[in-house]
Amino acid sequence: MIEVQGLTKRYGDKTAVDGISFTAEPGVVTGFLGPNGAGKSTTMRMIVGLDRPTAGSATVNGKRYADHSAPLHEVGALLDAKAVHPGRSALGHLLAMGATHGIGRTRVDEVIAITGLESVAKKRVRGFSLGMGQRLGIAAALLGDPATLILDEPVNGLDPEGVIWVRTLARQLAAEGRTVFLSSHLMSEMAQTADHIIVLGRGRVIADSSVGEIIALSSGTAVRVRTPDADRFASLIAAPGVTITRSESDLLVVNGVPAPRLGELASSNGVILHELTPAAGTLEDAYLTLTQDEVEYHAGGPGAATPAAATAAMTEGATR
Ligand SMILES: Nc1ncnc2c1ncn2[C@@H]1O[C@H](COP(=O)(O)OP(=O)(O)OP(=O)(O)O)[C@@H](O)[C@H]1O
Repeated sequence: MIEVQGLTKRYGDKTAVDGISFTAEPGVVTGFLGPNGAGKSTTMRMIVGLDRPTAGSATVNGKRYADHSAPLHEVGALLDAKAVHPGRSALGHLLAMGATHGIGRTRVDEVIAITGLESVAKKRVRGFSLGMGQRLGIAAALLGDPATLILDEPVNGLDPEGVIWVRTLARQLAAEGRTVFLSSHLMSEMAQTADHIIVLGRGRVIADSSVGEIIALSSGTAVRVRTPDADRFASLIAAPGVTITRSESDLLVVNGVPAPRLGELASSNGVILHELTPAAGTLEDAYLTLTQDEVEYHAGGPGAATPAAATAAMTEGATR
């Protein structure tokens, strides 16, 4: 279990993490999402004692990381896959790490097998691809058979097979009762891997809910209406607080009027409907909606994170 209370990190004038509190529970995959610069890595670094909090606390299994006498058995972390001496082999790196905790060759061979590194175990890390480096980082995190795993962007650099492998491993580790806390930029990946999601924006927690709740809260109000009478229906329902996006001549995406009310309005005005669907948003839509004001580095132009872009994405997703 990871417990974070009022955690804050300032670098000079810059507040990277701003008084956040959350819990990552055992038996659950907790996803940690946020735009670039939101403070995810800084938070993870503070949890494992690599950065000192300006205020607040972070504990793993009830104690600060530094207070654990055998931390590798409590928490395994992959924070920077490149933080390995390039002249060492994967085997040498894992043996050296294991030696700090009395972990021997048998366990090292096990984690090499779990992560599929057998064929390159004796090669120098210098020649590793990003994906092989990620696998080695995960092997190191698993070495002490810890109850808690912290993985920063674990699928970064992995091919599709590797992505599925990380997803399956994360789910399996949680099913064994471990706490699995992982960050990712890939919303679709999180939707398939995580049970619970914490969204960070500019150093603050902006959502802390199950995947389903996040989608429902952020994007559950849009309704797709397909009608040959789109012009007339749009003018009938236009009102303050109602937004109507029209992406095809006969398709309206309506926010601000529930689907039953739209059906009643169509019926009482003799408008023929070919479709009336409350649009189930995707996690991607929800994330864009949640973080639209929290992005530190905005991409300009079409597709920037705006509510319109989120609605457009939903419309597009639903028509495909
Ligand atoms: N050592 C540092 N000195 C000064 N500012 C820092 C330092 N480390 C991080 N920051 C700043 O703190 C903020 C949070 O950074 P952090 O790396 O934690 O974000 P992140 O959510 O992990 O982003 P990314 O997904 O891009 O890695 C950023 O604005 C970053 O520039």
